[in-house]
Amino acid sequence: MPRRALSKQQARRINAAHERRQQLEAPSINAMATDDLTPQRGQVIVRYGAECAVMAINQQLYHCTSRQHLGHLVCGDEVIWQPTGNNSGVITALLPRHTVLSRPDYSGRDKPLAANVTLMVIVIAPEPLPSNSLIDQYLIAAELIGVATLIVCNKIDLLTTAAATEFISQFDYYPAIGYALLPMSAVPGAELTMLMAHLQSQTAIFVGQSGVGKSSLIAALLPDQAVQIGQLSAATGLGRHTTSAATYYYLPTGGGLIDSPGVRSFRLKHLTLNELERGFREFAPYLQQCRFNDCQHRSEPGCAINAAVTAGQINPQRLSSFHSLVNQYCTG
Ligand SMILES: Nc1nc2c(ncn2[C@@H]2O[C@H](COP(=O)(O)OP(=O)(O)OP(=O)(O)O)[C@@H](O)[C@H]2O)c(=O)[nH]1
Ligand SMILES: [Zn+2]
Repeated sequence: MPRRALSKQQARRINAAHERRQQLEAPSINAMATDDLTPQRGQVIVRYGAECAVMAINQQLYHCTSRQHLGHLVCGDEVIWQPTGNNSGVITALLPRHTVLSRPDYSGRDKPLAANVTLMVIVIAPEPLPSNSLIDQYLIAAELIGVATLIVCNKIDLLTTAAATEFISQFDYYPAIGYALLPMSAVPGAELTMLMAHLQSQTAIFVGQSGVGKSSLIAALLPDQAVQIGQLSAATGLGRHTTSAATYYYLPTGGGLIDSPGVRSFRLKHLTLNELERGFREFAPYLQQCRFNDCQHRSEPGCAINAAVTAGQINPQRLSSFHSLVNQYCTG
C-alpha cells in the first residue's frame, strides 16, 4: 500500500525529531555546550542506581546525581537540575508528575516505575490468544492512572482477511466505549505509519502478554534504538547501558516511548471495589443509581448496572469480566 502523504505539521515534527537525533549523534555529546551553570529543566531518560541521565533543553544528555530528599526518581520525571560542569549536574527539584506507573516492590509497597506516561498501548495478537479479561485489567489500570489507551491487534498477517475480520469483531465493543483498536503487523508499512501517528506527542508504554510482539513493534518503531542506547552509555559513563532499566526512547516522528522488561510486564495490583468500578468507564453514569450503596451488580434488586446491560447500554461481557475481577482483586 502507498504511504500516506505527510501533513505540514507531521513534516515539521519529523524535521524537529531529525534535528534532535543529529544532536544526539553528534560526537560532542560528552562536552558541555555552554558554561551556563544556572538551574534549568530537564527530563530523566534513565535512572541507574542513585544517578540519572537527564535530557537538557539544549538536547544533550547529562549525568546527574540527585538531592536525597527528592526520593526515588524514575524515567520520565521532569526535573530542575543544576549543571556542575564536565557533562554532569545535580537534580535539585522534581516537578509534579502528571501520571505515575507503579508496581509493588518485594514488601508489597507501591514503587514508581515510570512517570508522565500519556498512552498505554495494549498489544494483543491472534497468537497467543488474548483474554478479554486481561485487556480489561490493562484498561482499568490505564483509567486509574489517567492515561489514554490504544489496543493494538498485532500479527494480523497470520490470518486471512475473513479470519482477521472475525477475530477483530470479538473486540468490537471496545471502540464502542471509546477505546481505539488498531489491527497491524510489526513490519514497516501503512499500519506502522498509522501506529506512529497515534504515538506522536505521546509518551507511550507497550504492555501485553508474552509473545504478542511488543519487542518487535518497538524495534520497528525505533530503527535507531542502538544509537540512542549508545548515547546513553556515553552520557552515563557506564560503558554499557543496561536495557533492564526503564528508558525513554525518542521516536523519529516525535514523542517517545518508555520501555523495560518491568514496564512491558506491568500488571494490576490489589484494588478496592470502588477502584474497580472506576476502571470500567461505561459504568460511570449508572454507579450512583443502584438501590443499595454497596451493590456488587450481581442479582441485587434495583441494580442500575444490570438494568443498563438489559437495555443494551453495557456489554454483558464487560459485566462478567467485572465480576471475575472482583473475585480476583477485591479480597477483604
Ligand atoms: N507473523 C508475525 N509475527 C510476529 C509479529 N510481531 C512479532 N512476531 C513474532 O512473534 C514472536 C514474539 O515476538 P516478540 O516481539 O518477542 O513478543 P513480545 O511481546 O515482546 O514477547 P516478550 O518479550 O516475551 O514479552 C517472535 O517470533 C516475532 O518474530 C507480526 O506482526 N507478525
Ligand atoms: Zn448495582
